[in-house]
Formats: sequence, C-alpha cells, structure tokens
Amino acid sequence: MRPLILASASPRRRELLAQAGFTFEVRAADIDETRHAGEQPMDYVRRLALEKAQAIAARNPGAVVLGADTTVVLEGEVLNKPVDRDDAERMLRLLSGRTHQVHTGLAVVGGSGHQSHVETTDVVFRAIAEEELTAYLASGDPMDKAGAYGIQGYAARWIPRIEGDYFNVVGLPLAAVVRLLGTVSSEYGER
Ligand SMILES: Cc1cn([C@H]2C[C@H](O)[C@@H](COP(=O)(O)OP(=O)(O)OP(=O)(O)O)O2)c(=O)[nH]c1=O
Repeated sequence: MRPLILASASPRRRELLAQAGFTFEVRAADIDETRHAGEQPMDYVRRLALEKAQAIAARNPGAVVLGADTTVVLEGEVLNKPVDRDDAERMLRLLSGRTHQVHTGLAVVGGSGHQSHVETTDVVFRAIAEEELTAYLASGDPMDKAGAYGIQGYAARWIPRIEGDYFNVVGLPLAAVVRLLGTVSSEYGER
C-alpha cells in the first residue's frame, strides 16, 4: 500500500484528515509563500498547495502527498497570516461587518501526475465591538491564522452564517479532499 502523507505543519489539518477516516504521516513543507505580482487569489492558493505537495513528494518517492493552503480575501485584498498584533488588528477591522471569501487550494501529488482543486466559502461577519477586538487580540489566537481569526474559536461569535464548507474555513475541505483522493483511494491508507 502506498503511504499517504499530509504536507502540512498545521495541527488543525492533521485533526481534520484523521476525523475523515484517513491514516497518514505528516511532513511539514517549508516553501516561499510570497504571492506573485498580479496573481489571482485562487491561482495563488492552488500554486502553494501544489508546491507544498511537490516539495514533500520529491523526498518521498512512492507516496501519495496532499498539500493545502488557505487564504482570506476581502473585496480583492488577500489577508494571509498577520505579521504582528497591529497587522491582526488591521485585518479584523477590515473584516468587521462585511462578507469575505475563504479559499483553500488542495493538491495531490503521486501516482499518475497531480490533481488540484480550490474550494471557496463565503463568511459573513457582524460588526466587531471594540472590547471584543481588544480581548481577541490579547488572546493571541489570530496570529497563526489567515485573516487573523479562527472560526473554530472565539471569533465564531461574529459569524452568523457561512455559505459553503465549514471545514474549508478551518483549513481542509474534507468532502473535496475525499473526492480528490478518491481516484487513488484503493492504493493508500483509508480506514
Ligand atoms: C480563516 C481561518 C484560517 N485558519 C487557519 C488554517 C491554516 O492553518 C491557516 C492558514 O495558513 P496556511 O499557510 O494555509 O497553513 P499553515 O501554515 O497553518 O500550515 P501548512 O502550510 O504547513 O499546511 O489559517 C483557521 O484555523 N481558522 C479559520 O477560520
């Protein structure tokens, strides 16, 4: 059986993939995540997912490798992980009271060539109160997350509804992952 490898350092992705019934190994891919000039957000997350998967596949011949990358887009502006507290505050003030998109790129490398997919979820934010903003920034939760928030934590209080896959917002759209891996599912570790 070919081993499945998740090319990610994200504990959330690891938990989600296990939740969906896969057995796999984890290897973090360290790639340059800079966006190319003029690159569209959906092209950007697809490229990064592919580069993460390819980097790990090159060192693990014979494995099936899954890469993913998540970003937040507000009216055309890409919001990745904040660089510091002020950047997180800037992002949360932008998101407050507006609807944005979360895109996750997925790529599977190994077997016959590679396949990729981009999943999009619309996320509605109500207005964030000043005291909520202060408390959330002090918690540190925004710092390792695209758009400076995690729907799975305190920020859930600002989100009355979404349109699309919840798991996509957390970082790994499981139904799409199963579909993408489906073509080779008999060859690697699905429980
Ligand atoms: C919007 C949002 C993002 N996130 C997270 C998912 C991703 O882990 C992170 C976006 O950063 P990514 O660069 O996609 O992933 P990562 O650096 O955490 O892991 P790796 O590159 O090794 O796979 O933001 C949440 O956990 N909740 C949310 O609501």
